[in-house]
Amino acid sequence: MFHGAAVGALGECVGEVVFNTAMTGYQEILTDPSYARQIVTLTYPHIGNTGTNAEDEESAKTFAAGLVVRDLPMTHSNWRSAESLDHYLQRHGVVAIAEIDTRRLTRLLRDKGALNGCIQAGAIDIDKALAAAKAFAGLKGMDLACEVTAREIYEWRAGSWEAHGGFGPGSRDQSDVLHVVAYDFGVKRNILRMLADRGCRLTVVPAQTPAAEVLRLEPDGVFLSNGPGDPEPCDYAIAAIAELVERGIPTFGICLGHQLLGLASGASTMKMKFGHHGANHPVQDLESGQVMISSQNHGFAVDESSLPGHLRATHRSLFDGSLQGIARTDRPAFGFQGHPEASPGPHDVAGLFDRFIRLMRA
Ligand SMILES: NC(=O)CC[C@H](N)C(=O)O
Repeated sequence: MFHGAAVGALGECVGEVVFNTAMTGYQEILTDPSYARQIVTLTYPHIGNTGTNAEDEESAKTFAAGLVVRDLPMTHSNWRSAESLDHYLQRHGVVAIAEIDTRRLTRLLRDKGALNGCIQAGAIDIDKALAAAKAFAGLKGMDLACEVTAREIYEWRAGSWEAHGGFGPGSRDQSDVLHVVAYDFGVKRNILRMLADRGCRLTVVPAQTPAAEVLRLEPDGVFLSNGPGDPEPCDYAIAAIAELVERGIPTFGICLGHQLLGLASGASTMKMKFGHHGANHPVQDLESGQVMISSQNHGFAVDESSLPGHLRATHRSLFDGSLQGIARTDRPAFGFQGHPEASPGPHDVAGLFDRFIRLMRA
């Protein structure tokens, strides 16, 4: 039991409690759909210093179930800031708590693994909070991609944000655009922006779109997005991906998309103890030996011992040796467990987007 100060909306939230070690990017974390049903505790002690703005959103709303921080500053300051973090949390209905010993909480999660939790703000009823936390079913077996996905197909053109000029126009050369159909399992906007920067015209489709419908859109490549929950119950996506990859369509998956590509290729996935959530994770490219610092956010992983002959391991985590990348040996398809689109960074792994472009051009 931890007691602190309510800083967000009043009420109650329940979910899997995870810790994230990133020093920046709290607004991107809150709006990352992959955090659905997760209460995020940030290990960096000062959260909220730079306020919030309308441009750093990774999706149309907040998805994290709750937020736990050590210290919310009394004042916020940044040339882009439009609103304080506590007002932002209140406006979005996110229950959040400050003045928590986040080091103690993080040690608990590291030793015991991700735990169910409940935050109450306002009316406190300890027995009710414990019962609510215990009643949470856990993420294993939970298909959340179909809950957070877009309901309708939409087009995406905008490129990355720059200090002078805001969001870029995406590809300038309209005669040479690549058409990417992006499966939205909970897609982060920066993925779409980084593909647009590289000359892609994107059609974003709902998670349950069958392969035949994607083929009718005549894509040069298919992108499989990040997303919340367990990949295993997403049988509709696994079937569609298996068919698209089989047909030889260049395919790139990030995080949940990487896990789904693994499942569609005959590998299996598993729940990790406390997963990886942060922006400082070293990952090694097994072919070149190069070590890159990456952003990570996952609680499930593709089991390396389950890889069939046509899947090869391409990247590994230098924190715990877990599998971080796969590629098909017989088809132009690959996946990465971390986040090459990381916003606000690091950008070491961004080259994977170029690899996808090269596969499509080839
Ligand atoms: N960021 C993601 O796509 C997360 C993937 C999956 N929900 C996991 O926890 O492993």
